[in-house]
Amino acid sequence: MQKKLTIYLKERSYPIFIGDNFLHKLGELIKNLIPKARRSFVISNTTVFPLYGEIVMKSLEDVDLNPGSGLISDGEEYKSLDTASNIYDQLIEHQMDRSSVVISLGGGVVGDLAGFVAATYMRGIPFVQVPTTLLAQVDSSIGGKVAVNHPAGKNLIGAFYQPRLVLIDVATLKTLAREELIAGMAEIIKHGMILDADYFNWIEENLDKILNLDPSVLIQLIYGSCRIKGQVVEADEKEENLRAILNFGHTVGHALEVVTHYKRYRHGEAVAIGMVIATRLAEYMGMINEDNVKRLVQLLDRTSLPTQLPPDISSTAILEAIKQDKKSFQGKVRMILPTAIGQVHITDKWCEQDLIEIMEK
Ligand SMILES: NC(=O)c1ccc[n+]([C@@H]2O[C@H](COP(=O)([O-])OP(=O)(O)OC[C@H]3O[C@@H](n4cnc5c(N)ncnc54)[C@H](O)[C@@H]3O)[C@@H](O)[C@H]2O)c1
Ligand SMILES: O=C(O)C(=O)C[C@@H](O)[C@H](O)[C@H](O)COP(=O)(O)O
Ligand SMILES: [Zn+2]
Repeated sequence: MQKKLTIYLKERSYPIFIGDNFLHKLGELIKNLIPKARRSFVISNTTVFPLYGEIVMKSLEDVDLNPGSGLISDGEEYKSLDTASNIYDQLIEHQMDRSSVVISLGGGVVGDLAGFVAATYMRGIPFVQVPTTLLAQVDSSIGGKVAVNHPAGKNLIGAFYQPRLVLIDVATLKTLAREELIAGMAEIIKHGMILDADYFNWIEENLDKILNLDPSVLIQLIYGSCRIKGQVVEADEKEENLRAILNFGHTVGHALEVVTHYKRYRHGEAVAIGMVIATRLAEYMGMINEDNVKRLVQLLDRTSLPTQLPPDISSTAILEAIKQDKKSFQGKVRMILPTAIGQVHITDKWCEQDLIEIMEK
């Protein structure tokens, strides 16, 4: 089974191909879409390239895309301006020009960084995403948010820059650590929570098959998430308003990543905790009923995702980090609070003391 989805953004529209075992088609798909491309450069990391680099490089060579490659070290701390600067040197060395293509092969860290490099090198050259973690396949490779981190906050330096093509091969998930697969589930559960109760039900019913990597269920799942995220991005590409709902769980989640220096929690794990805290805040404010809160916590529990802040994390440190958030405006931070499964409300009317109490419960 193979599925195709298009993200409609006028001249920035692009296809997403979702299938099983078709990485070797990458070169052909790029050549069809960008016929004038003559050179390419694969950005990957030291874990993913040894697994999938050969097949990707061969498929690019087969269509005369003259591929080069540059590997970054594995870890969120390498999503930085220093790493980007090192990759620019390699692009120049490989004589990449405006008709060349940058290809990201890896998880969200590689994708965000490679997208940032593609967006800024020569003021922007074509970019292709080949996401290899579940999180990247359902969320980070779609929608064009590209960025590097700054010591003061996550993704503080970045751009909106859409890929020209996304190739999602579920076979790559076979080599992914189980903890990483689980972390990806957090963004998927987020998609159900923010916009689609039927999708949330479907995840509840199919969780075992998903975690057992049933390929056709995975393709359905990834298609479902890409459709929800795509819908939001099509309506509000630059996050003027609606797109902020994709940040459900991220206000506390990003702050938690910052205060733990990106070392203790995977992004998805931090988002899982953030979703529970935002939902409990909504419950405290009388916006959502207890049954819905329980359903979210139960699904996260069944997925083995964390649902609580550990006691050694200072809630005031989290609050301080929240104030650095990009959603902060004139001292107020926008929160995404659920009102039911499949429905959220964007508001800056929430009380710091309530949040502190919920974090300390
Ligand atoms: N741009 C967006 O819209 C967006 C959305 C969500 C998350 N993000 C960002 O994405 C990042 C998190 O991404 P992630 O969860 O993919 O983490 P990651 O990129 O760090 O990948 C997780 C781990 O899996 C390894 N890996 C990747 N693919 C593999 C494979 N097929 N087999 C074996 N190992 C593999 C990686 O080397 C890494 O060790 C964060 O920086 C987050 O801020 C961005
Ligand atoms: O695509 C979006 O919009 C998102 O918010 C998706 C999030 O899952 C993702 O983590 C994103 O990078 C967060 O965006 P940021 O603008 O808060 O950095
Ligand atoms: Zn996220």
